[in-house]
Amino acid sequence: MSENLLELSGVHTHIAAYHILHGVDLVVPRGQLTMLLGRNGAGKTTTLRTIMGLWRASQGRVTFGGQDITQLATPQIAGLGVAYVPENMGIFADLTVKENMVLAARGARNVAQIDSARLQWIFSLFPAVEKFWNHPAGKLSGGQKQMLAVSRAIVEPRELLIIDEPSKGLAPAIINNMIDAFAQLKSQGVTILLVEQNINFAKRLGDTVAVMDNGVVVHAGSMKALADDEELQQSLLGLAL
Ligand SMILES: Nc1ncnc2c1ncn2[C@@H]1O[C@H](COP(=O)(O)OP(=O)(O)OP(=O)(O)O)[C@@H](O)[C@H]1O
Repeated sequence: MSENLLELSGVHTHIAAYHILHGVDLVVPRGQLTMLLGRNGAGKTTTLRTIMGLWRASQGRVTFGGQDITQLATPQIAGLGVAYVPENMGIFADLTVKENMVLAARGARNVAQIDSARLQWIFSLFPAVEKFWNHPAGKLSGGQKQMLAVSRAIVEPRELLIIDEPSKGLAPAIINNMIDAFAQLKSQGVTILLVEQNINFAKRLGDTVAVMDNGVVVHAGSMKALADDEELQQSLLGLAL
C-alpha cells in the first residue's frame, strides 16, 4: 500500500482558453491532514476541481490509492471514497438539515436508512446538525452551514475528504470547533486535504503543506517546518504565520 493516498504529477488544466494549472505535483500522505496554501488566484480551487474530475486535466496524472483516476467522471471518483466540499458548500437552503443529510447518503431514502451509529458520531462532532435537524438549512449561520456541509460529506465512510476553505467567514470560536472536528476525523483514519487562507487554522491542523503560486506547487514539506520559518512564509505567502 502506497504511503500516499492521492498523487498528482505534472497536472495541467485549461479552463476554456485559459491555461490555469501548469504542471501541479502534489502528494497527500495517507492518514494525514494536508494543507494547500497560496495567494488568491494561485490555482488551489482549480486543483481540487481537477482532482474531482470537475475540470479535466489536459496533461499529467492523478492517482488515488494507486489507481489512475485522471479520466474518471466525478461520480466514479466519489464512488471510490473521495468526498468534496466546495467553497459554496453545496447544501440545499430550502430543505431541512435532515433532508440535506438524507440526500447526501447515496443509498438512503429516509433517515432510518442512514447508519445510526454514524449519525450519532456526526452529531457528536457537530452538535448543531442535531439541534437544527428539522430547520431549513438556509436559516443556519455560516459556521453551522459549513458543519452541515462537512457532515454531508462524511455521512458515508470516506477515505479522503477534500474541503475548500472550511474556515472562511467563521468566528474564532466556531473555527475552534471545526479544528476539533477535523482532528477527530483524522484520528478515525480519514485522510484530509484542505485549502486554507486562515494561516492559524493551517498551522494548528496541518501535518503536511503544499504552497501554490501561478498554477504550480512551489513548496511542499511539513507544516511545522513552514510554521517555524518566517522568512519562508514571507517569500511564499507574502505574510508571516
Ligand atoms: N471558470 C473560470 N474561467 C476563467 N478563469 C478561471 C475560472 N476559474 C478560475 N479561473 C482563474 O484561474 C486562476 C486560479 O483560480 P483558483 O480559483 O483555482 O485559485 P485559488 O488559488 O483557489 O484562489 P482563491 O483563493 O482566490 O479562490 C485565477 O486566475 C482565476 O481567475
